[in-house]
Amino acid sequence: MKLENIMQPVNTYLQVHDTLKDATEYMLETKYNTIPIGDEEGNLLGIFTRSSLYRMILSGASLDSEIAPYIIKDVTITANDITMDQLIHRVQHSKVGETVILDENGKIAGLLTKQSVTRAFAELSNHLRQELNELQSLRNFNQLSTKKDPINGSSTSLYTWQDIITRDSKMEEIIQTLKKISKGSLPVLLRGASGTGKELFAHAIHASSSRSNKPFVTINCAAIPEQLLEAEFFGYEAGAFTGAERKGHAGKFELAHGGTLFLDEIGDMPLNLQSKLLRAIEGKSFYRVGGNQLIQVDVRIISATNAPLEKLIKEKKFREDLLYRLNVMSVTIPPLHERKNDILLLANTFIQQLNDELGTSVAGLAEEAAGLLYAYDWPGNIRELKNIIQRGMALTGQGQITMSSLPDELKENNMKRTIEPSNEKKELEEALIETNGNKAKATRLLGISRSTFYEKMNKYGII
Ligand SMILES: Nc1ncnc2c1ncn2[C@@H]1O[C@H](COP(=O)(O)OP(=O)(O)OP(=O)(O)O)[C@@H](O)[C@H]1O
Repeated sequence: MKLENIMQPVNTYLQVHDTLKDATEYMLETKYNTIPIGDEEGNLLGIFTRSSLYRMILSGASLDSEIAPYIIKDVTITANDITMDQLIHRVQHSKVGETVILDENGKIAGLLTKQSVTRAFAELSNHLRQELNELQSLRNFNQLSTKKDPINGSSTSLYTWQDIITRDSKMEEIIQTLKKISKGSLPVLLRGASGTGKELFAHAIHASSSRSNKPFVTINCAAIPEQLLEAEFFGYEAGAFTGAERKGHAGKFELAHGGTLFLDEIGDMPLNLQSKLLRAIEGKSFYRVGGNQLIQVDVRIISATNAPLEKLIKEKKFREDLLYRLNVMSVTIPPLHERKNDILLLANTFIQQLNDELGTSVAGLAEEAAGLLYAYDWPGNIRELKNIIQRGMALTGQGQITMSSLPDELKENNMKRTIEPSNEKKELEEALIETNGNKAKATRLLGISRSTFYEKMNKYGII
């Protein structure tokens, strides 16, 4: 197992003069707990961790304050030739849970997260299980299996439909539709804002398909530099370009053979690669970079984007014929502010799930805190909600999360809160469902006065 296959590649990092705002955006976007800090040439100068972020926020630092004083300079770096035992030890004992990996030139290359190591082990056990199965069938039937899946370097799905928490009717409809088509091999395009759960859906579709015991391989088209993307997709032959491995390398398409290839952030794919991808999908075959042997594959494509593809097509940045290939089945996952009844359900589920991981014993949300979460617009969707709950839990430790453990932007948002007239009826009804019909609680949840609440109930004839 190679380190570069396990680590999460990092192509942006922060610099010492960056601010608390930059760090918050980085963490919300990447989901990592650690930000590498580098100089202009990409040499590692230190790290900035999620707990430093919380410390800055608690000390009342403004969003424009520089992160420099909170950078941890004494960081250990995992060398590229680490053994598996050393790797397990390093990840288990790392205080922040993530380790920076440098490339052979000593520049920041990626992060090793606990999640990526767990994934790699799941993949390894999948591989071993497959080998065992093959040995078993050899013994039973005394005949060689003629087809062997190239699962080295591929992964397996980590989530199923059960992991998707919702009680929103539109979400339930989407899940039912996707469950029906997940069995076959139709391509699926998942659309929706960042953090709405597109990746979770992709995993669940694969896990409930007939390909579930075959690889689930992800490519994030936005995270890989353009010049490396083609080799990442299609692999390369020995000596295809400077620095290429002597033996050549299989690409993600090949690794996903028999299974599913998940193309995340498809809107960021460069045009010339879009044409090659289209050809590979249509012909179910491709050539490695620098290769002349046609490689046949059977791969289901699931893609995801929050980009306005139709607009990109008009601007000639996305191929229309590729969109038709990808969106045979297309769903848009609604943002969290359109499914308000999921907010507290998700928040409480995260609290239960995260207590173990964080070593806390948080019992739930105090009523005013729940009101704040409910009223907020959640531009970062479920990812942002999960981060805020995590932060609130870390600050609370035990008992209920109160307003004081929630970030200021939620409170500021609440002060400005007025209900949009077009949403009024829906919001009233949803708040009543959320509170099991308790009008006093619903009033507090909506953050409006009692008289306004009753006035609006009358207006819409809600009893
Ligand atoms: N319905 C849900 N139930 C439980 N967890 C969820 C749900 N939706 C999203 N999450 C969690 O929220 C986080 C963000 O989800 P995910 O990465 O799937 O979003 P995304 O739409 O793919 O985001 P991006 O477009 O930024 O890649 C993940 O931790 C995921 O597990």
